[in-house]
Amino acid sequence: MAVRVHELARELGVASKDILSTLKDMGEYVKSASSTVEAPVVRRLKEEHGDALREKGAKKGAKKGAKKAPAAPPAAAPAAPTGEREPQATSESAPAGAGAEQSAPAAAARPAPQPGPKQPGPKQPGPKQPGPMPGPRPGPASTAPSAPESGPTSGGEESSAPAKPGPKPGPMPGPRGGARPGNNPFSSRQGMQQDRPPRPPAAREGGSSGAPARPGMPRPNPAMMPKQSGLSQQRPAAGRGRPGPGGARPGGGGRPGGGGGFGGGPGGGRPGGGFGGPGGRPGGPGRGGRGGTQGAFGRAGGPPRRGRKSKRAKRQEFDQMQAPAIGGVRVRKGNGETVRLTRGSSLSDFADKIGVDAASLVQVLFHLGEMVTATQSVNDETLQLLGEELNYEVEVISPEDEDRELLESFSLEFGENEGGEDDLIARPPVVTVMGHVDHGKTKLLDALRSSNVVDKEAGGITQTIGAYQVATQVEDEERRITLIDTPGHEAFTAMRARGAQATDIAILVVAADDGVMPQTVEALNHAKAAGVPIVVAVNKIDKPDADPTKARGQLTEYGLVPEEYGGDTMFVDVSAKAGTGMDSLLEAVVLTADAELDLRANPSQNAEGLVIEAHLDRGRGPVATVLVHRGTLRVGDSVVAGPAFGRVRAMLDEHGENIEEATPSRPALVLGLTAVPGAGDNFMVVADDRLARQVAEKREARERNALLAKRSGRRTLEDFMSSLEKGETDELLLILKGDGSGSVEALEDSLAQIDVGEEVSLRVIDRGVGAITETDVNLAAASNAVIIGFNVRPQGKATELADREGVEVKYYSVIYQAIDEIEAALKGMLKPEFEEHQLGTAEIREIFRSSKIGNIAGCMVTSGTLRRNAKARLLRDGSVVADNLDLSSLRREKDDVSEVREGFECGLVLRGYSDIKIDDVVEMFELREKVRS
Ligand SMILES: Nc1nc2c(ncn2[C@@H]2O[C@H](COP(=O)(O)OP(=O)(O)OP(=O)(O)O)[C@@H](O)[C@H]2O)c(=O)[nH]1
Repeated sequence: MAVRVHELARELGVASKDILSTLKDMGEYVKSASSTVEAPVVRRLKEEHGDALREKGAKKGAKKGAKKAPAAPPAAAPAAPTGEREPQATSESAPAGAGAEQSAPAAAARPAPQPGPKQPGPKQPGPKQPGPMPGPRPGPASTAPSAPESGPTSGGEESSAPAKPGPKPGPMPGPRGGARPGNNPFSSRQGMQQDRPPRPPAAREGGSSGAPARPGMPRPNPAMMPKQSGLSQQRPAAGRGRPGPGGARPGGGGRPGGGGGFGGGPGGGRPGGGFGGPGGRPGGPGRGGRGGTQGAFGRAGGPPRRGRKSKRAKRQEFDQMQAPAIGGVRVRKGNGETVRLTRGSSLSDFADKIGVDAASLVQVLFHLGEMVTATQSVNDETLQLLGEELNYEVEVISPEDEDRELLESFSLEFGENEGGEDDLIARPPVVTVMGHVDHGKTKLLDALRSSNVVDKEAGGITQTIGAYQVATQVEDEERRITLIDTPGHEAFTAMRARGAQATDIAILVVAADDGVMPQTVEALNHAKAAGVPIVVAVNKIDKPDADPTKARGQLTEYGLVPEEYGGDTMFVDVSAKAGTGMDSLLEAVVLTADAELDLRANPSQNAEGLVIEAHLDRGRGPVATVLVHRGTLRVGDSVVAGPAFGRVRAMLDEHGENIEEATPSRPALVLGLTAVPGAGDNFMVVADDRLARQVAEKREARERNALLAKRSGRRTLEDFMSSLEKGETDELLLILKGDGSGSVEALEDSLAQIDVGEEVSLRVIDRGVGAITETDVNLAAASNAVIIGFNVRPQGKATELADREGVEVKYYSVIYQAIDEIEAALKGMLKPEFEEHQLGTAEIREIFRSSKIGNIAGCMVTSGTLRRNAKARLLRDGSVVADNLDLSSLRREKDDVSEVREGFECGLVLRGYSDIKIDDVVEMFELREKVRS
């Protein structure tokens, strides 16, 4: 059975570090005192180094004892010395319980150095621990008063002393014996513990009193203990101890008690204290120490453990005491209070609002049949459901509502036409082209642009501003249509996600040769979800294998029934390549708009609308393409667009010409903003620049707060530390910079969809439009993030700074490439998984003994290849006798070689392992990293 290093150390009477270094010398890789050591290794260690270690332990003990001897009497020396071992003591102490006492005698009898035998004792006692204190010791109750006091005080003070006795076998038994007979069981017990520097006794006592360990612990602890073990062990001890200490405390409070204790059980007490040090450290001293310490600080006797809890933890504990259980989870219910949550909130956000632990909400939801993580955004229904279950009225506030409230605070309104019916005039429909990849969306937009007669006369469309208008004749009337120049449903969806709907009608492109494909369906669903009517463009009808009928049939299955089949969806056959069918398509759009939508707006009010694209232009500063929804935008207007504001300095249309005003559905490139707004942000004209600034500042503050809340809410420092400790999570932080807000959003959206499991995650800590600046690099350096530049370059000295700071900046111009690489990087962050790969085996035919380099195995390679740098294991009669060995030498004849192949003889030496026999088999293997799929 495997044992832990510290157990082994205790058994051999040495410090864990001695065991660790011996194991290291033996070529075993063991990390810490709490690591386990396999049985064969233990056997080997004992066989090969057991005596030496015991001797060492004995010497050390003696030295310590000698050193401490003088200090012992003063009793003041306290915890310090003990500290070292306390960790172990505590851990072991827990189990020790009653066993300690039993073992004590035995221990005493034996020479101190070999506490080993007792180990078993402590472990077995474990179960008894709880009992031992109150139960076994009849005396406790009565003795308690005095005992505790003496215990604590003396313990604390004497803790150092104990160490001395410990090492010296002689004294221990002797005094102890005397002590025991002493007075009451309690004191005798102490005596034992003290005798027994070895943990067992102490442990037990510690266990019973628990407190003792604590006192000592807190101080010495931090520095010397392996946190975890220390803490965890302490706690249990403390818990148990409580009952005892409680009683003791009173006494403890009376420090004098301690004195009394001393006096009372001079011999016993003292020694006890002394033990406390060594053996006592585990239990005895701890306890005593604790009591003493508390007394010293005048703390009433609350369980020490409490002190470690944060207020929040205590509060939660209290709350949960009165919390009803839902599916076994205790969560405090509300009284029908209203909880306002922003759309897309996580359980963590909800938990913060109602002051409970997010993890319990996760569990409640789990019992309600939904599995989500604490930080994942959940939909409105889930938030409502959870609210109902916990008796809260959940009010989900959409970002639009939030913004509306913000505007209301300035007496502004967005989204409504002013005036009555008479003030409204028809406006052109705004159209987005969607469809499966390669079905011709871009080509179609090009074709529509160039087929437009009106624009041709005006010199054609020369600028890509994100949208353009075309005109067509419908029933002898010129009708205009606004086309959003970003094909695909990603941009459309990204905008919708921000609560913005720029599109009135969707043109769904389906290639006649390909028919309905996955993204056709996706696009169709997005449009339907947004309540946007669809016109189907059956494209590529010029192709020989085009089958427009098939596309119609397929789409019918998705609820798009062609008019000619009695449905209400218009299908138009087109060839974007040949430019045919464009007019029909535009006509179909106009007719659909007329039939299904009421597209009217008041042109005479202050303009408002949406930003559909924005970027930072070198010469012109922030430029934003806006789509006017209602009102008329004019040069000189004060506008606020998302968190940006300014005064319209100039406006350009898609022909690159200056325009003075933009009417409803008119896209216009606006210059004069102070910052780059985001795609999907709304814009509106306000009375003056000051108001514009105020609104923008409020929005910016709100966004910042939301971001901060998200950042901090997602993960507490504690969570972070603990997951780091466990090596559980890794996060790739990114800063995205792009040439336009649309591309940055599209990139961020796509990145959000990368999923390589829970082990690693990705977080965009900042995003923006424009060149990569020194500020970006500084932020990346401070947060250890990687900068992704999409169609942008560094500005000024950003590259130099990045080099200097070691910040990685990656440039991309193709979105998929960026995503692929980032995904690969994330996969790279996953901890490598290794699998064993067998290299070869060899039989030991002869053994040459060398005093210098150990036993050399003369081998014959019977299969595969032996490699000098690979790992080896030794098999005897089919069983592994030693594993994970290294070769310290591999030779053919007299030459050192790096490998030897099957059928050849060789000589090898296993590092740190000489127990080889003829006919043993050496098997060599290497660990190879598994490729993740
Ligand atoms: N024969 C023929 N080829 C076309 C037609 N329309 C587009 N194509 C071709 O189809 C290919 C894809 O066209 P795109 O316009 O890039 O398609 P897309 O849907 O925008 O593709 P993504 O931007 O990758 O989603 C190009 O090679 C076009 O030349 C058409 O009407 N007839």
